[in-house]
Amino acid sequence: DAGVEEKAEAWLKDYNTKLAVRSGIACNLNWNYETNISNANAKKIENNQVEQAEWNRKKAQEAREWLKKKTSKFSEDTLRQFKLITMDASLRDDADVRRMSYLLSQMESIYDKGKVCRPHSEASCLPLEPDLVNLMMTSRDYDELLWAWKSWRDVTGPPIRDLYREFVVFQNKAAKENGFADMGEFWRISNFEDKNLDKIVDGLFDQVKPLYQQLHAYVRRKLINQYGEKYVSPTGPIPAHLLGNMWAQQWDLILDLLQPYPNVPSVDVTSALKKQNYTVQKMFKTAEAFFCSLGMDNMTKEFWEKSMVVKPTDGREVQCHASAEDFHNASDYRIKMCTEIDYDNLYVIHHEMGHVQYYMQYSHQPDIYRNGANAGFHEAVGDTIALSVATPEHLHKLKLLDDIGDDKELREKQDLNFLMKMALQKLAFLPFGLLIDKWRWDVFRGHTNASNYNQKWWDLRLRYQGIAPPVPRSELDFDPGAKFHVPANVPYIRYFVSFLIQFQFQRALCDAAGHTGPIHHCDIYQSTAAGEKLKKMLSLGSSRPWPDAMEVLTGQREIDPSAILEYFKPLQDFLVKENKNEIIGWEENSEDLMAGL
Ligand SMILES: O=C(CCC(O)(O)[C@H](Cc1ccccc1)NC(=O)c1ccccc1)N[C@@H](Cc1c[nH]c2ccccc12)C(=O)O
Ligand SMILES: [Zn+2]
Repeated sequence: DAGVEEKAEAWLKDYNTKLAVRSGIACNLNWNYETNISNANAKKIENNQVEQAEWNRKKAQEAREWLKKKTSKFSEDTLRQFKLITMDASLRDDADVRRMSYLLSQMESIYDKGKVCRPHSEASCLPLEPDLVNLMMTSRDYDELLWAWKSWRDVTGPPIRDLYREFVVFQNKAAKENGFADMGEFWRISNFEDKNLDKIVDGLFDQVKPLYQQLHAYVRRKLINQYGEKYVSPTGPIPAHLLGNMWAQQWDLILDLLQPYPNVPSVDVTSALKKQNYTVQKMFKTAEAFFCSLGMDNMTKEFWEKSMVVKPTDGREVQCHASAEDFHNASDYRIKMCTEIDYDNLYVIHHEMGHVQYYMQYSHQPDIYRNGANAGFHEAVGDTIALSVATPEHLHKLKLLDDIGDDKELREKQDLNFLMKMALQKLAFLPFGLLIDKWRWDVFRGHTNASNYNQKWWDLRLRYQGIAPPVPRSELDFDPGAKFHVPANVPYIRYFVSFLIQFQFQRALCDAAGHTGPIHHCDIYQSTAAGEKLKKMLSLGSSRPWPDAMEVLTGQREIDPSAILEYFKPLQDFLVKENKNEIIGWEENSEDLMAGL
């Protein structure tokens, strides 16, 4: 009948207006909980979720009815909006909504409040941030590292384990009530519009695995030099607690043990930040200045007024794990993080501000489209900019690194030290970024269950990362619970995708900026041409399938690991030479990997 398209468009206009208001309400309630963890604030979220679930289900049903009409009359855009609205996995029964909400807030609260007390002195109980993070980064004492590693898992694992088991039941019930096979399938469809993402990521990892194994062999040798073969086997996996990070997800924080040329002056940025009396505010302003140099937006007045950028000292319990929030009103954007003055935090600030830049670029879109082209895109924005910031050239511009001089041999050595640092953050992360959701997808499928949560976790940690627990583990432990994204129920494959596509993005932006030469030396600072290209892609939000957005920025339509491999090519040659007498890889069949090393 005449006007069906107009009626559909009117329905969508009303839907998006209401969705923006509702998203803002939910974001405010989440913000209040994350910045003041209490049962009362959790209850407010729970009550809102009951009402929101009913509205989501009603709207998804109406969208399905619109799609049943003569869809030939509808524009591509109208069809896409209806399709996205039907991608909902809300629980039907209020009691289920309440129980699942309660389980999630309990798990988050255990993690966010987690503290580790030194034996016999309850006075000195250490939270994860900043205390345990700093200990894992700075201690070179095998047993002290082991104490922190095991204690954090004791504090978070067993208490979260049974909550998580029940939580998964509700997650799958929500997915199945809405026609999805399980929650893992729903995650792959809603975050990437591709339920076969699991096969795609396996193929991508296979392309970077040889380079990862070279890095692993090199690092293992360096750790043998530091701790001895008594603790680190030259043919086996690396003990999980020696890599400078609580989850061994990034290894750049022990660069001093690992860099190829330790005697070459490569001033460490953290001490430069401290020597120059950088404040948290100045770190944020430095990041903002980079985005503005590309022609991107300043942070808003409300951003500076309402963000939480330092851990409160008034006794409030907060979620320190960094996040960036969009209040869906085109002016209120906030970052929440417990900032410390060091290089890794400067990097995280760029990561979080990248989220805010995306929020601002797509704020004109209808609310249903205010998301990343896929979830990996959202994680890649800030990291891509940080690839320029991290270059010695840019750090020198910021006066955080001394001039790198003209001595050709010296430059070559400093270049390898720089590439090693980047590899220890980016390459080391890839298997970790892959395995968390491989574990969770199997949990949602029922292939992994409460009887083997930890066994399957350490199988994956051994198989993909070549990491093993330093002490025996059992099914009374729940080591996945020690990583924020599991108790917080935040999908993780987005970071694996991000760590590949950010190099694709950087290659395209460097080309737009007219950079010639190796892309690991590219700094797009002040290139408005690069900025224009990036903004053009970001402003799409999720209004187009992600291959279209990828094409707008890079000219390609798929995830292409050749960019990261090209970036690290000089290091790969170095590693192959360095490793000529090493066993590449690690024993897969260590009799019982749960037995610890
Ligand atoms: O978790 C984060 C950063 C936090 C976040 O910005 O990704 C945050 C996570 C979060 C999601 C939901 C609720 C609370 C926190 N995500 C966002 O703020 C966000 C913003 C817009 C859209 C989607 C998510 N990074 C990951 C992976 C990672 C990124 N860069 C790294 C560098 C080195 C090592 C790890 C990482 C990690 O720490 O394991
Ligand atoms: Zn992020």
